Order: sequence, then C-alpha cells, then structure tokens
Amino acid sequence: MHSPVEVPVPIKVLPHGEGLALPVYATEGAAGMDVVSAEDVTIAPGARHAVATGLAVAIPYGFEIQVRPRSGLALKHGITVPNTPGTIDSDYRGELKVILINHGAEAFDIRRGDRVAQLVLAPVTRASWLPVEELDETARGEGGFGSTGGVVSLGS
Ligand SMILES: O=c1ccn([C@H]2C[C@H](O)[C@@H](COP(=O)(O)OP(=O)(O)OP(=O)(O)O)O2)c(=O)[nH]1
Ligand SMILES: [Mg+2]
Repeated sequence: MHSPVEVPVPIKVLPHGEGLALPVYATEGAAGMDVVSAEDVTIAPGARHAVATGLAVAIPYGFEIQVRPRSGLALKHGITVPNTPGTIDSDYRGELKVILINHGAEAFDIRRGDRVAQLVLAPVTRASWLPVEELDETARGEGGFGSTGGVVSLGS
C-alpha cells in the first residue's frame, strides 16, 4: 500500500554536540523517534527542567517536529512534557530541548543517554483569515465544553 512513510523526509542535523546517537524509531511502525538526554539531571517532585539533547537541526520548510511524552515514563513515574506537543519550528537553529515535569511523588533521575521523549515529524498547514458577516449554522451551534453530555456513553 502506498504510504508517506516509504519516503522519509531528510532533516539536516549538525554533528551531535554530545556525541550521542541520533533519535531512532524503536520499531518499524513507530510514529516517533526516541530522543535521549545529553545530561545527567534529577527532577524533584513538582519541578520541571529543559533537558538538553545536544541536537541542532534544520527541519524542511512545511514541516515541524512535535515533542511528545513517553507513556511509560508518564504511567510509571509521572514524568511528562508540560507543553505537549512541544513545537520545533522549521526555522529554529538552537539546541532542541525536552521540557519535562515530574508529577510523581519521587525525585526522578535522568542519566545521559536515557530516552526521555519522542519526536514526531508532522506536516504544517497554514491558515488565512476570511472575515465574514455571519457563520454557517450547525446542529452544535454554540454548544461546547461538555454540551453533548458527560462521561456516560451515548449507547447506555
Ligand atoms: O519543547 C520544546 C519547545 C520549543 N523548543 C524550541 C524550538 C522552537 O522552535 C522554539 C520556540 O518554541 P515555542 O514557539 O513553543 O516557544 P515560545 O515560547 O513561543 O518562544 P518563541 O517566542 O521563541 O517562539 O523553542 C524546544 O527546543 N523544545
Ligand atoms: Mg513561538
């Protein structure tokens, strides 16, 4: 079956500042590349930290990289990305950092080389504003924020 994953998008990357391996897809079907920490750091309960990765990249125009949490770290340790998905712009040339927050009860130790998050390459679309006098009507109208019901399933 034809699929965009068969034509990977090249991303320019400087020699890794910290001599670590580049992010890799852990399995053939993985959506994200696991990215590793370039530093040893301990994140106290409730604290957050911008974890160095040593990576400086040039994403092609028309794409972004999203920094997403790893579910294992979130479930087992309460470690997640507070700005998820973090946005890496195609024109950013600084060091890619992974912001982590510790929602767990214990301090969390990160060692250089630990996989702290995953990077998802995604296409970017652009909006333009079209000012109008009125908007088309819909069944939803102005309802939102739970207007269709609570957590009870629609079928029950
Ligand atoms: O998790 C992240 C999020 C952002 N960045 C870098 C790349 C991104 O292109 C830049 C700006 O990110 P963002 O637009 O989310 O931050 P901002 O607070 O709006 O800063 P700026 O005014 O620099 O855009 O910071 C990271 O390294 N990691
Ligand atoms: Mg910004």
